[in-house]
Amino acid sequence: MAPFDHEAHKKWYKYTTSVITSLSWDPTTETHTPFRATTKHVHRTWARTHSSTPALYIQPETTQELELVIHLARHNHKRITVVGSGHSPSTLTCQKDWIVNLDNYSKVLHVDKERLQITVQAGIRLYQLQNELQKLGWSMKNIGSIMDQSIAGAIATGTHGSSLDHGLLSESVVGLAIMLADGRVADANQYENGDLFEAALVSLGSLGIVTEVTFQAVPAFKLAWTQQVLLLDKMLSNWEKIWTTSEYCRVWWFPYSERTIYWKADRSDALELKERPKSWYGSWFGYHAYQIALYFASWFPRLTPLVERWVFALQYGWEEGTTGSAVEKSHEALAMDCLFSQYVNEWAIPLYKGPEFITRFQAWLMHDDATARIPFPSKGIYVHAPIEVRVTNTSISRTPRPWLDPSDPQGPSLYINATLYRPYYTDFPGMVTYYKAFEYLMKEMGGRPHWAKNFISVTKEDVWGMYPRLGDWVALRNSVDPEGIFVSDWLKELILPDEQPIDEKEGGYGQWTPEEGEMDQSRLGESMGSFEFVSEGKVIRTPLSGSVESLY
Ligand SMILES: Cc1cc2nc3c(=O)[nH]c(=O)nc-3n(C[C@H](O)[C@H](O)[C@H](O)COP(=O)(O)OP(=O)(O)OC[C@H]3O[C@@H](n4cnc5c(N)ncnc54)[C@H](O)[C@@H]3O)c2cc1C
Ligand SMILES: O=C1O[C@H](CO)C(O)=C1O
Repeated sequence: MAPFDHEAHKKWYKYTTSVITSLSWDPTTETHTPFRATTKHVHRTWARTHSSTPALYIQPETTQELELVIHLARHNHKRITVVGSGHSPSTLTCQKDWIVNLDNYSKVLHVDKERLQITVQAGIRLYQLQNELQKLGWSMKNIGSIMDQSIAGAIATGTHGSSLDHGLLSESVVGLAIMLADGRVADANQYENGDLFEAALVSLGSLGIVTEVTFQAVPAFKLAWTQQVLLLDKMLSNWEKIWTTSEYCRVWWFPYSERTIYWKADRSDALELKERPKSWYGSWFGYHAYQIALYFASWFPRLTPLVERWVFALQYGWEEGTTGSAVEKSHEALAMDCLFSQYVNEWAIPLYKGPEFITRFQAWLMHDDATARIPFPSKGIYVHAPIEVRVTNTSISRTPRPWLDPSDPQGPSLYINATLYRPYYTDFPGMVTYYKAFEYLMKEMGGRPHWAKNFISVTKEDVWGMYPRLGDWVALRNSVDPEGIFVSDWLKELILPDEQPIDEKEGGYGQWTPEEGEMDQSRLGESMGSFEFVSEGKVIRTPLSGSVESLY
């Protein structure tokens, strides 16, 4: 084996990360495969709702590097969680072993101009993907509220937008490449490894590392949108019309103002672009004024309805009618300002159940427990922020349906998202009761929670009752990852059967004793007891199990 050349390796380091020494030697190319890891990373969700300090944070840049990560994890008994942009506000991406991030694995690999399809490395963020599509005169047909997510992360949790003409974002995914726990890359699409494809469309990060995504684009289009102040009662009495008038539509429900904002958009390529009106809380002053007001309200919750009505009037005006319009490129029109750190608890129910849900939950928020019929007293509970009301329709999907798709397979779905801001990262009082009441009613209506979000009273038993194909999904997951490399605590707590034999051992997921011939010596080198890598000028030794130690 060639001696380790520190100087040469330093050249590989980006973000002062590192390269593994002996285990990375690749005799076919006679080079070391870089292992870009650091021991100092603190992983935080975008909203700073959860954090974890992984033993290693790894940012591979090539497929070989990814393969090395998986081999090393397997031989070191480490679990892997891949994180995209960390926009899931739950503990879904938290991991004490190894966190892998694909921000530097985000290239465009192939463009099929005839089919309008693009194949990209899976770490690409949606805004980067959109930039690439724009160069080709293409676009994504649907997005959610933001474009910061990685494509793989958005797919993995069932991210959706708001349109009855479209399903989840993953509806546009034509094919995936997934690196499985043995380092093998499997192609999965409608025709090849179909089961893996349907399972991986909502993978929750636990089937393997999605490395490539082939995405169906559409020709770029403009959207003309309007938004109007609509009384809550009127919104409910026009329920069907609200969701069927325009291709894209969404409602923000402001309980204390007893008003909603009804936003709708249609394609309008013939129109000139027209800028959106200024938003009050989009200004520096409005942003901070709202946040400070919410901060005070977190100390004196009774002030919340007042704050909410004040902000509503400044942001939208109080009178019914149109309060803004614009003509924008599709992705600019659909994206919105999500303001502050927040908890979000979002569920899907059949669309026709929406009016009953909204009527009863509005009553609960107004402290009318008799109408609400929710067994959690609402006394003293004041919440804020819009409750987002959106739609999707996966029942007419032209592409395979993800096995863990939370929306209704029988007809159109309504997504209701109870957002609770955290002014200056402070938790708002009453959240637990608010969310318990919300989830009680959601369960009564046959709802299923959005996988990425902050649901709090859902048990494993509930989840198994919600998904008829969960057994198939778990069986497939276990068959492609029998050692549980991609099993996170989140998955164990919420999904995996208690009796599943995942060996818990300090410092590793199982006790491993190398057997004769088990290790590929030519690939993994001679260092069986530990491996070393350089980080920020220090040589670090990571034992096969146990914590990372600094040598010098
Ligand atoms: C401000 C804001 C707005 C949002 N708006 C919407 C919205 O409009 N609609 C909606 O439905 N949701 C919305 N979300 C939720 C968001 O779309 C999801 O949480 C999404 O999963 C985040 O993508 P990410 O890249 O940050 O993934 P992460 O949160 O980092 O990860 C999510 C999951 O993907 C897995 N994963 C990531 N990359 C890979 C990979 N390469 N291979 C395998 N698994 C992988 C992770 O392990 C994890 O299980 C919003 C969230 C925020 C904070
Ligand atoms: O999770 C989400 O956050 C925003 C609301 O602020 C949104 O639309 C989600 O979905």
